[in-house]
Amino acid sequence: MLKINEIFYSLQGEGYFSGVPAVFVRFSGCNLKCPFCDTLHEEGKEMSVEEIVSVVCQYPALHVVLTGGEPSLFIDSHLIKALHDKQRFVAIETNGTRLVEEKVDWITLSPKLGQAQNAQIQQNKCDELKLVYQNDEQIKRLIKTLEESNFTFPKHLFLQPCDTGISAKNQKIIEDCVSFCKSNPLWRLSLQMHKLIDIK
Ligand SMILES: C[S@@+](CC[C@H](N)C(=O)[O-])C[C@H]1O[C@@H](n2cnc3c(N)ncnc32)[C@H](O)[C@@H]1O
Ligand SMILES: Nc1nc2[nH]cc(C(=O)O)c2c(=O)[nH]1
Ligand code: SF4
Ligand SMILES: [Mg+2]
Repeated sequence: MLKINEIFYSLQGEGYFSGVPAVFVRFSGCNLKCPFCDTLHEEGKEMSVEEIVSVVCQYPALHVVLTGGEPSLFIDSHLIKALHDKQRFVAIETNGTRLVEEKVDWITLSPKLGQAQNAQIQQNKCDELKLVYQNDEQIKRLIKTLEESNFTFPKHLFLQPCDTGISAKNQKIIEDCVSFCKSNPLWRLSLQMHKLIDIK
């Protein structure tokens, strides 16, 4: 059984697949406590793989996003195979502290700084890197940490302004993030589109 916080149908609001209709499977629980985390994920109900797949298949989209919480702590090959058997494209949003060994179709990696010794980044490759931008100093440190490890940078590099919930502060973060992208053009902006248009 897997502890699931919610399963919902929306558009992918972030990163490479922004705008693509997708079914989100949100796992409950995480090994990090990012101060800026925008998700309440602690509550959940136990569901079998068959139940999860049955809810996912109520929606017409083939794109599925496993998120959380931290899905890499909980996924298993049975779930991935069951989704593949239904022709689903399986993407995962992960903080990278546990290696994703299952054969998923797309890994979105969003590592965080200042992780505890037992929560270091294990995932050293991915399809897209999506870093939460707080300020220049933080983002440069995060990128440097990745450069100094045996991390392979993917083709798709996104900076996502940290949503603080305070509009004036967000505006400054967005402006700084835009400046960073203009100075470092390998990076592009990922706005959390779903928040801008007030959908889930
Ligand atoms: C809620 S997390 C769940 C998946 C995984 N635990 C992770 O952090 O990648 C989903 C995405 O939202 C991003 N995120 C979380 N809080 C955010 C915030 N306040 N502003 C912008 N992005 C945020 C994360 O970095 C991650 O890319
Ligand atoms: N629309 C929408 N797109 C998303 N992309 C990643 C999300 C997440 O919370 O992992 C998310 C989310 O919560 N909603
Ligand atoms: S790793 Fe992801 S889910 Fe966990 S606290 Fe950080 S942003 Fe939230
Ligand atoms: Mg979200």
